[in-house]
Amino acid sequence: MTATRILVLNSGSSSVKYQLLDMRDDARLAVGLVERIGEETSRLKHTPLTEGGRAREQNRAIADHDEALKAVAEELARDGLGLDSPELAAIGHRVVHGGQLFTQPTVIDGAVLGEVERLIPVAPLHNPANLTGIRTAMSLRPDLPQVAVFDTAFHTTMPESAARYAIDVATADEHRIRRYGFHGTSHAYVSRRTAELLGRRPEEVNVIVLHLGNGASASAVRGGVCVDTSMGLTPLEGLVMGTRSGDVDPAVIFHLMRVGKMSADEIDVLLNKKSGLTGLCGDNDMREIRRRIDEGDEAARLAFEIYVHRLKKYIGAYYAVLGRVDAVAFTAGVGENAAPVREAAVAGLQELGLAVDGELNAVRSDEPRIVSPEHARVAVAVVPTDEELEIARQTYALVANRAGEHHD
Ligand SMILES: Nc1ncnc2c1ncn2[C@@H]1O[C@H](COP(=O)(O)OP(=O)(O)O)[C@@H](O)[C@H]1O
Ligand SMILES: CC(=O)OP(=O)(O)O
Ligand SMILES: [Mg+2]
Repeated sequence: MTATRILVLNSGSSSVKYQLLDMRDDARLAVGLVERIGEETSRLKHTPLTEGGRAREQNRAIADHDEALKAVAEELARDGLGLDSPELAAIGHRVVHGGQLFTQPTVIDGAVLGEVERLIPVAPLHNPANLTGIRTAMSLRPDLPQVAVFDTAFHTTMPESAARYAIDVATADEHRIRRYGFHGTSHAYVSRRTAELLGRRPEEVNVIVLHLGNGASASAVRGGVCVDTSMGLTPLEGLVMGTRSGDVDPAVIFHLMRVGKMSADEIDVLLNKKSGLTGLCGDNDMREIRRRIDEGDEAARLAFEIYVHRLKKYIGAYYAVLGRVDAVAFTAGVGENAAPVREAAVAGLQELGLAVDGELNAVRSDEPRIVSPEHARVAVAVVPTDEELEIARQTYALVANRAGEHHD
């Protein structure tokens, strides 16, 4: 029997999302989520998609990512989809920070683990969780290839003019300070999918991708190649996010240290966890913010306006970087679902050929779709992202290739 299944693990700071896929037809066999890891109120939701399968939930304290992954393995086993299955070809892991070294999906060995560990200071919310996921998966199936698919990989094509900060070169090089960019798997998938939606080849199309989830980032993609992106050394720069500030004057940090007497760690927590939409109005969920705006809540309205203003600035910036734009693609939780965000982000940009059609924009759907008026110069598109499918494809391509080489 040839092994054709891939388990994908996307370990976030306090959650694990996972999918088991059969790569013969990209069919999902099971999907699930463990959230609020480390809290008393953790929740595991597991949904087998095989015939007769029923969704199951566990509500109990799950202390860490190791315990979470073991619980996931048990749930999969209950459906006859356990990690011991000979049909499992590999496990694909989302790894958020891969530095400059990793431009491709990579089979994980000791050296790869060492490098991902070395990068923890520049991805403190993400890389430790990714590492625990990998180590636990390795302990459960030591014989199986474990593949890392890096958020940073798609952005390694950026020119130096976009990737370098204008700070002293020797200092920057010593500390490897540069723009790395994140959410690359999503930016790659969505830019390609947008070209398909336009009925054109990725090489012919320039796209601005707006990935608006809890973390949020924009990218400028020219002919399938990333030329700029809004996240930087860490996933803190750029757009306003759920709990992250995005761009601030760097002097805010010295000011808080000197005048506010805050420590570096306190400021780190402030900008990463207590800022963004949460910092502005107390809620990080765009649904809740829209509800509060409808009730006349002033703080929620201002938070929304700050969020959209930043977004619009990046659309303008990347329009200028690309020179010609064929599509602006909205994706991830907010981008796919929040019609008011899409409408407000392109409001007043008719001169740039950008507008949404009110009726098309209001439609709810899981399908990729164009929401700009017919004959608009630039297509405004909603393109649901699928990081898990993309990770599974890259993982499977790599192990299938290796298997081929070993047999020759
Ligand atoms: N129906 C909706 N309307 C508006 N916003 C939504 C809706 N559904 C989800 N969101 C937003 O999407 C966010 C989650 O996005 P997602 O891409 O799943 O994030 P992540 O993968 O970073 O956890 C939520 O915090 C919420 O703000
Ligand atoms: C890199 C990043 O911000 O990821 P997420 O949106 O999953 O937090
Ligand atoms: Mg996400």
